[in-house]
Amino acid sequence: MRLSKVTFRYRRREPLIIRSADARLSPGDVIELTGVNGAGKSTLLRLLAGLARPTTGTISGRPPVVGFAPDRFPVGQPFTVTAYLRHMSRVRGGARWEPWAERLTMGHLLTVPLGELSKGSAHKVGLAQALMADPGLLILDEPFAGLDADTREVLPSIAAEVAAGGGIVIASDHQGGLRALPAVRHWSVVDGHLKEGTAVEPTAEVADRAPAVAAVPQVTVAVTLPVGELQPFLARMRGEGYQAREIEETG
Ligand SMILES: Nc1ncnc2c1ncn2[C@@H]1O[C@H](COP(=O)(O)OP(=O)(O)OP(=O)(O)O)[C@@H](O)[C@H]1O
Repeated sequence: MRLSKVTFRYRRREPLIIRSADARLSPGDVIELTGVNGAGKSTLLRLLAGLARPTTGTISGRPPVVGFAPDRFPVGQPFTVTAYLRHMSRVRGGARWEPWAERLTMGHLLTVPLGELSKGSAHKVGLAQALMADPGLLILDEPFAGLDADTREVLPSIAAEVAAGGGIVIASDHQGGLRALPAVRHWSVVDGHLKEGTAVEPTAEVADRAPAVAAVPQVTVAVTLPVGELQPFLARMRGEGYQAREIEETG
């Protein structure tokens, strides 16, 4: 996927919000997007998702299936959570939402009308609808905001799995929630310009949670599993902060 000389303004004669964005995204990329409030992160994510069109410039090579979890999930719809997810499943050609509801610990929310959800719970519904279609491009706008601890912990593994399956993941995030993942790219929007920085060091909080970097004795274990499960397994382990690599293929 490629962004070439992308600019964007909301209305004619208003200033450009995105003044220049050039970038390439490859399958398996995980990108953390930062910038001060109002810098244009959500705007850039909506452009990437195809929900807004560049004023000038082009975005090409977008994967056919896009999952977009907005920062504010629109709750003003007359559905319960289950009815909404079933509806989205039909729109997505019968995608399975139930495993995501379980993984995001949404069991207690299923009969609740969307309009009565708390902010964090509504956010989970937004994540479930973004994930259910097995997206080739997963876009998460402030995904950690308002989430409970269990879901915060599981989200990096989910992002790593999508990337290991060849998807692109991009998340605006001030909290460094994805920084424990290997090879996270870091983008920022500064004065309307998209800049790419080098990999960011894990924050102290993330480093504390990563067992592999703790100054304690380490142990290496062997795990044998079907070849086809290797990449998701490695991604899950790395997502949880462990060092994990393939040693040999047998049989
Ligand atoms: N629908 C809109 N119409 C006009 N201007 C808008 C619209 N949405 C956002 N803007 C403006 O575009 C600029 C960038 O907003 P955007 O929401 O993309 O920033 P952000 O970096 O995501 O901010 P935050 O960190 O606060 O979420 C802001 O000046 C905002 O006021």
